[in-house]
Amino acid sequence: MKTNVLGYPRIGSQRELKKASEKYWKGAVAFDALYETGKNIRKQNWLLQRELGVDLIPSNDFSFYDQVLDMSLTVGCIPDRYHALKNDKDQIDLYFAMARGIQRDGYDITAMEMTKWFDTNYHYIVPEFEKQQEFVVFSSKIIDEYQEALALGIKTKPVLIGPVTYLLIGKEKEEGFHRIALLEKLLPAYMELLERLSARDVEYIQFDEPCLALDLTQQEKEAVSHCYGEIAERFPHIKVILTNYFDCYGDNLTTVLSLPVDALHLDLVRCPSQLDDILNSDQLNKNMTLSLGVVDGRNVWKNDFESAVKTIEKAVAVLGEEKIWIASSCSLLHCPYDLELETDEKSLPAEVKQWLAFARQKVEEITTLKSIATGDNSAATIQKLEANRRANQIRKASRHIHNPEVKSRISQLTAADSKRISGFDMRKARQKEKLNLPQYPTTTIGSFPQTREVRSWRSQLKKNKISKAEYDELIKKETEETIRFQEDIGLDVLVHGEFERNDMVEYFGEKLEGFAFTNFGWVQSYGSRCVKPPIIFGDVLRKDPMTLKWSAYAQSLTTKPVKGMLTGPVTILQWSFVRNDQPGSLTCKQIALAIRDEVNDLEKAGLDVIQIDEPAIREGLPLRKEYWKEYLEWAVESFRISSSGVKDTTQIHTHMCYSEFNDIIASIAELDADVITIETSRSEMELLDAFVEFKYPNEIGPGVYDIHSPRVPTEDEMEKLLIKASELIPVDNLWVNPDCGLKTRDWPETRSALTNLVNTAKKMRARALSDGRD
Ligand SMILES: Nc1nc2c(c(=O)[nH]1)N[C@@H](CNc1ccc(C(=O)N[C@@H](CCC(=O)N[C@@H](CCC(=O)N[C@@H](CCC(=O)O)C(=O)O)C(=O)O)C(=O)O)cc1)CN2
Ligand code: MET
Ligand SMILES: [Zn+2]
Repeated sequence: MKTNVLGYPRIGSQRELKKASEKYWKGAVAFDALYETGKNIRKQNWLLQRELGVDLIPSNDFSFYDQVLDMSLTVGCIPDRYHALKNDKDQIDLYFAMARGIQRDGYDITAMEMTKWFDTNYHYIVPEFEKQQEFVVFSSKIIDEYQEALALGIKTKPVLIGPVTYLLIGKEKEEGFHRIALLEKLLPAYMELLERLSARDVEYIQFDEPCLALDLTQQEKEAVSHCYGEIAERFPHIKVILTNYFDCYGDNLTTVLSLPVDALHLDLVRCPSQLDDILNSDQLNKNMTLSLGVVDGRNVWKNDFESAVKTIEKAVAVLGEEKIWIASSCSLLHCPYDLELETDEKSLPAEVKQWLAFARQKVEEITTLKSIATGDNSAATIQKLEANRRANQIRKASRHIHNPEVKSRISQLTAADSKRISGFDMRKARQKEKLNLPQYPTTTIGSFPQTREVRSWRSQLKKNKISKAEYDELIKKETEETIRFQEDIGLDVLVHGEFERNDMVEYFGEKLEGFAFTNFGWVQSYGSRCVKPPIIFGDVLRKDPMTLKWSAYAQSLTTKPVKGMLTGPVTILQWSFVRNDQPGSLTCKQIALAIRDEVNDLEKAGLDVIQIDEPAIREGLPLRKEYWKEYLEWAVESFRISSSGVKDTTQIHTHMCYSEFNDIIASIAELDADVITIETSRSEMELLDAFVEFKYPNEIGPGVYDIHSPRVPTEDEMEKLLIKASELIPVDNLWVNPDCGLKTRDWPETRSALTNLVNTAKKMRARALSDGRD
């Protein structure tokens, strides 16, 4: 029996990689310094896993930005616009130009697109394919890192994204072909890599094919069979581990069970039922090893040893100990580093802490499970089993998890609670009268620059270097300046700027009962950007208003409407670590009630416009279609519970970004928000198509400026986008706004970009007048 880790976090336990990367991008340090930081993180990760007793330790799970981008460099899939950078000696400026765009040394090249990795809050860089795409081994990262570990005396298991998943998660950049047709050209590059690894005596290679958690076409299934058939034939000595995670193999099971691979990995957290299906299948090849992903890589709860051991024993009974591995359900990338760093009782009470396991603890769980399952009767192992049983029992019986007040409110919910008083047409008329906005009204999505300064105030407050009163004064001043700035440039609906928030989800978690947080529980979201997802351990209750003070303050400064700013229930759920002892749908409704109370309080305080952000609604969509309907029903209902307690005259906005809307447009319409703002500029309004086709009835603000780039968009660029939008959407329904919040931007570019944005709206108004189509 072996222990198997699919991947380890790589940002560094103190976010060393984030800090080093950002210094390198600013030009403050040379690549050597960044390189050393990366090398140290790899070394620490490998040594730790060896020390804890992991048999299959991953390599190439490290990345300076993103593992999908690494794969693009590995197989030389580099869009033409970056070719001038190909001679760069470390390939690092090329790499970061693809990830982030480049605007210096005479270059002005946009970044590649970024999107969500399956149903996670991790974003990857989308591979771009041309019809005549060629692939050659361009980066030797996989080999280098394998060698680097060997030098430390560790023979690792290199991890690669499998060829079929790599193609399927990319995008065709021209018409007239399907990317899966590129497999024949891609395979030789993989073969070349395997050749080089085989020359270095590699024993195991892990191919990640999470596309196997999706509904695949016959052609795609055949591609999988073909690919692993070829690999087995060319490299009979290499032991191939095929991994899938985040859901069942489902009807791809017949395909994978007939593959000539050595080991098959199962995510038994997301899909426990597949083990029986496999063990009972006539197709099961008894030479195939099963890697049982019983330790949850997507959540922070302690494993339940008793139940995991039962699962393991069942598999051992069929295949024997030799053919069973104990594993994490997926890469531990989605978990924080180390629970032992958390020593602050106020954030994470000891009672809750004893229920948790982060990446390091999960690795210990994997090795302990092996000890238990292989009959180790040592005192240490028995004690670990006992401690685990006790912690889980205490959790089940804890009084802090259940709140009768919350449960009773949930039970009293009726259909009327998720319905606005009047239909959209009536509301629109009343809101028009009340708000009196011009055509092409302008607004922003909420946050303004979270500068180093603003963040340092929060950090000083935490360290008691400034008082709460001093902190509040500083935030007040920043808010006031931001209101004045918005007035000066002539925006129509203002925002308070979100300066008081560390993060749009963590902030709400800190204010709600039933949540705990961490101080070092960082998880990578994209590139150097990280989040600290809060932990929902019990029934959710809003004791006091959460945002009222800052919104009301901002509104008191101006006669223009200020938009109250809240994160929606689905997004709070999706971007937190959620309890696993009740369905997500129920937790979501509890959060919805808390947000509803906040919405109602904002209305009472005189805010006529309130935004409830739901950027994660699309990300939460189950990977398999059969579960979509159920999810969409409770997600829509939760949003509506939070938004329906207000008068007709109160305008409810929502916002979504990084989302494809085609599959869920009907549900988006059912949210019945008066206004939705979406990210559309990078795809040049392509995302609007779903709304146009559906004849989306309510108001809509398609983003006209890409906030993920420091580039300032010109008025001409934005005007072109708006003209396009005005040809697709009734002009009376159109808003003008950026793609998303401005928190990652700096002030100088924000000022110029928003000034250009307002000027563009003015031009559009003038144009409408002169066209006479008011
Ligand atoms: N949860 C979540 N998911 C999301 C988004 C989002 O906003 N939130 N946006 C989309 C894109 N993802 C993003 C994720 C993170 C960030 C981001 O900016 N993260 C910040 C951290 C935000 C934060 O928690 N800030 C804290 C802690 C800041 C910090 O680093 N403090 C320093 C000290 C600072 C100083 O003294 O100068 C430290 O702890 O070392 C605060 O402001 O209080 C970062 O990585 O830099 C942006 C986008 C999708 N998913
Ligand atoms: N109101 C939030 C902001 O402006 C919405 C962000 S969506 C990721 O930052
Ligand atoms: Zn957004």
